[in-house]
Amino acid sequence: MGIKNSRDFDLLTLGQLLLRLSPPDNERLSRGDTFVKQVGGAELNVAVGAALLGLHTGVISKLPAHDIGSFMKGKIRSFGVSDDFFMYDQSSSARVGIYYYENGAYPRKPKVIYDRNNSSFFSLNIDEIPEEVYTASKCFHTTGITLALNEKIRETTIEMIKRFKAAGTLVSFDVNFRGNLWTGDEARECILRILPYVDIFFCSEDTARLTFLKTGTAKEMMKSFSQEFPISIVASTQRIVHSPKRHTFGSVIYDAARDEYYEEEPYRDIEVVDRIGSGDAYISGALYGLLSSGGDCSKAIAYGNATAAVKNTIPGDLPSSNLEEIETIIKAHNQTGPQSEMAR
Ligand SMILES: Nc1ncnc2c1ncn2[C@@H]1O[C@H](COP(=O)(O)OP(=O)(O)O)[C@@H](O)[C@H]1O
Ligand SMILES: O=C(O)C(=O)C[C@H](O)[C@H](O)COP(=O)(O)O
Repeated sequence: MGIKNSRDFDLLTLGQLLLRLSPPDNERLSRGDTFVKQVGGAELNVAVGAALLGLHTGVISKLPAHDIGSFMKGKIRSFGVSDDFFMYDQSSSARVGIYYYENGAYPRKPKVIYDRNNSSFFSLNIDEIPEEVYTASKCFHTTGITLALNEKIRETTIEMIKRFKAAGTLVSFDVNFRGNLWTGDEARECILRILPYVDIFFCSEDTARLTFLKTGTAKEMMKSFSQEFPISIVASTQRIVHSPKRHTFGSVIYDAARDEYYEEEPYRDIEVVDRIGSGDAYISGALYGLLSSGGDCSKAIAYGNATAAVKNTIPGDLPSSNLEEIETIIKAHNQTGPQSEMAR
């Protein structure tokens, strides 16, 4: 498969692909006999969402060369995401990362069990990544999940971020804090090392306080990141959980060059079917908005909020909305004033 020309990609993401195994029909992990097999992983979710909206995207990852790797590769290709930068683990012990997911139903909480350690992605080596990757895309995106996996992947990821930045690629980063992968102190120490290279930074209000020990209002905290580091755009999602199946979702984006905040009416009363991956869907929409408009944050907020809101209504990690669906939803959202929407 030929590697594409310089900057042929709009977006390349780096991360571990996960096989998601969930019992059907609200069955329990501890009881059911069958699993539904799906594909997920934060950085894949972003690449899929952006591809569905029309960007040319790919994932940099490492998979086993066996049939389960082929299943995942096939799924990814079916969404139009490129596997040009997949590495393959030929060893007889090659494994995919797995997560088991039990859907909750109030008052039973959803459950996640990870089985991802020592899978093929953990053997990813910087020397096996082709040099062309660093000039292949307009934008590179990864998350704190990748940095948290282990020391070796952390150093590989940091080196890759530096190489992308040095090659003139826009660097996008989502903290995506996971308490089962690392502590807040470890996360802060590591992420502060990469923020000098980050252009677009996704960090929730809670994470700004808990991990970065920021104080002040949400907007003050967002702005402070771009005062300390040369970050151009800081985006923060906001979710209100009214009940397990009814959420409100919105976001704020800070544009450092203009010293301006962008906001819109949040999506209220979302009928939540599966919230996993909605943060990633937000990023796919926000990056689509930015990359398709030359950096217009009002587009980022409109596409980000709409893509995330819809993802909440769909089972599985991956977004499934094309541009037409998202633009129809944005139009309807803009026509529905805050009063009438709240009164629904
Ligand atoms: N240092 C920390 N210690 C404990 N919990 C944290 C810390 N930082 C963030 N969190 C929590 O972790 C969860 C995930 O964080 P976040 O970075 O917003 O990822 P996501 O985009 O998946 O919501 C949030 O509930 C947040 O409040
Ligand atoms: O934890 C991981 O390693 C994963 O990749 C699992 C999930 O796919 C994403 O974390 C979803 O993240 P949200 O979009 O914030 O819901």
